Parts: sequence; structure tokens; C-alpha cells
Amino acid sequence: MTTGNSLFPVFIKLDQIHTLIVGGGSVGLEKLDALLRNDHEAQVTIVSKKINREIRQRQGLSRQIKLIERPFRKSDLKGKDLVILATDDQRLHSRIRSIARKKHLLINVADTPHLCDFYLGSTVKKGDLKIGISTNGKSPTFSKRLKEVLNETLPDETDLLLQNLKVIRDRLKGDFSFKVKALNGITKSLIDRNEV
Ligand SMILES: C[C@@]1(CC(=O)O)C2=NC(=C\c3[nH]c(c(CCC(=O)O)c3CC(=O)O)Cc3[nH]c(c(CC(=O)O)c3CCC(=O)O)/C=C3\N/C(=C\2)[C@@H](CCC(=O)O)[C@]3(C)CC(=O)O)/[C@H]1CCC(=O)O
Ligand SMILES: NC(=O)c1ccc[n+]([C@@H]2O[C@H](COP(=O)([O-])OP(=O)(O)OC[C@H]3O[C@@H](n4cnc5c(N)ncnc54)[C@H](O)[C@@H]3O)[C@@H](O)[C@H]2O)c1
Repeated sequence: MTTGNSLFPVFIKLDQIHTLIVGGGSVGLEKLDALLRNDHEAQVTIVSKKINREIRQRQGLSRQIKLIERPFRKSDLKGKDLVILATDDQRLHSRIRSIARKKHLLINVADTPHLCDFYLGSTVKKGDLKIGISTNGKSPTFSKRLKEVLNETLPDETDLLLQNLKVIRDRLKGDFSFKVKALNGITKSLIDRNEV
């Protein structure tokens, strides 16, 4: 039996899939920024009755951002993989959610856990290392603060260590089980405090 947080984390290639955000106000902007912080090449379409000035400015950063200023239409879901709803119309959210589910699209309704197939999380990044944080919706503020703590405490050299391990990994000759043993041996001192 699963207790506590049963969400399964995945790390999505935002430049390879197409994300639709419906709603171009301040919440829409927050979600757009969350995507762009992780991948400035994220492929995103925003549909909104009105699109705010900051969102227009983001469009200057990437040709992958498409803005459509008009009310949502069912056809906006065509060709999309992920959907994030961020309008001020909860009835519209419920309607889009039921259409999206029939099309097997994954959907997030900002700040509305019971309508979400997935939640956004806080992310910590050190070069190629990424840590995703979820509190199972209990406290986004905790996620944000833990992100700040990890950003402060994880040294920038963490990425250097990762790059060095990649070099060693590429150099290792032998079968899969030999490589696993060798890499486990090399990294053992990282978890064995007495040896550091
Ligand atoms: C991580 C982050 C990612 C992002 O959104 O980019 C994120 N929320 C962030 C911030 C934040 N959101 C809110 C506050 C105000 C303080 C507060 O209310 O607590 C703050 C803090 C702040 O802004 O300082 C309001 C809020 N959020 C939700 C509700 C509804 C509810 O709880 O019922 C309400 C009440 C709305 C109302 O009262 O009307 C729900 C969700 N918010 C989630 C994600 C998902 C759970 C993630 C998790 O498990 O931690 C989930 C379930 C669904 C989702 O939206 O995906 C981002 C941190 C960015 C960073 O790292 O800097
Ligand atoms: N701003 C916040 O920090 C915050 C915090 C908690 C909850 N909320 C809630 O989240 C919701 C969104 O907040 P916001 O500040 O982004 O609001 P907002 O009014 O700035 O933005 C809502 C956007 O949705 C668009 N929209 C409305 N109907 C539409 C339709 N049929 N098709 C396409 N676009 C449509 C509007 O044009 C507008 O751009 C509100 O319900 C608000 O109460 C906001």
C-alpha cells in the first residue's frame, strides 16, 4: 500500500513536446516562467482573451513561444501534449479538462489540485543536475523554501563532479555489471562519511 506522496516524478523534454497555456494573466505568466526557467527552448502556445505585457516580452526571448489573443477554442488542443489552465474562469477549466481527458492529454489546472493530472514542482538546478520537489500539494511554500536551501547548500562543484563521473563512465570498458561495480566503488566515499 502506498502512503504519503504517491506522485511519480518524470523529467520532461519541453523542447520536444508542445505545451498549451490557457490564460495570459499573472498566473499564466508564472507558469510560462516556470517552463522557461527549466528550458528556454520550451515549445509553448498561450491562448488568452487578453495577453499581458510581461508575457509579450517573453516572446522576444524565444521563437518557440506562440501567442494567440482570443477566447479558448476546442481546436486549440489539437497537436498539444500538455495543457496548463490559468484563466479566472473555473467553469471553463472544468469544461476544458473534460475535453482534454477524452483526448488523453495531461492537464494541470493552476492552484486546483482536484482537477490536475500532474502538479508543477519546485526545481533545483546545478548544471546537469536537477532535483524536483513535491509536497503532494501540502505546501508549495515549503517546496519553494527547500529549493532555496538546496540552491544555497549544494556547491557549484556538484556539476563538476557529475561531469567527471561522466568521463569515467565513458572510459570504462567491460560489460554492464562490471561498469555498475566500478562506478559504485568510485562513488562509495561520497556516502561513507568516515572516509571523507
Ligand atoms: C511549486 C510551485 C510550482 C509552480 O507553480 O511553478 C507550485 N506552487 C508554487 C508556489 C505557490 N503557489 C501558491 C502559493 C501561495 C502560498 C500558499 O497558498 O501555499 C505559492 C508560494 C509563493 O508563490 O510564494 C498558491 C497555491 N498553490 C496551490 C494551491 C491550491 C491548493 O493548495 O489547494 C494554492 C492556493 C491558491 C489560493 O489560495 O487560491 C496548488 C499547487 N501549487 C503547486 C506548485 C502544486 C503543488 C506543489 C507541491 O506539492 O509543493 C499544486 C498542488 C498544483 C499546481 O498548481 O501545479 C510554485 C513554487 C515555485 C518556486 O519554486 O519558487
Ligand atoms: N495572481 C495570483 O497570484 C493568484 C493567486 C491565487 C489564485 N489566483 C486565481 O487564479 C486565477 C487567475 O489569476 P490571474 O491573476 O492570472 O488572473 P488574470 O485576470 O490576470 O488572468 C486571467 C486571464 O484569463 C484570460 N481568460 C479569461 N477567460 C478566457 C477564455 N475564455 N479564454 C482564454 N482566456 C481567458 C483573461 O483574458 C486573462 O488574461 C484567478 O481566478 C485568481 O483568483 C491568482
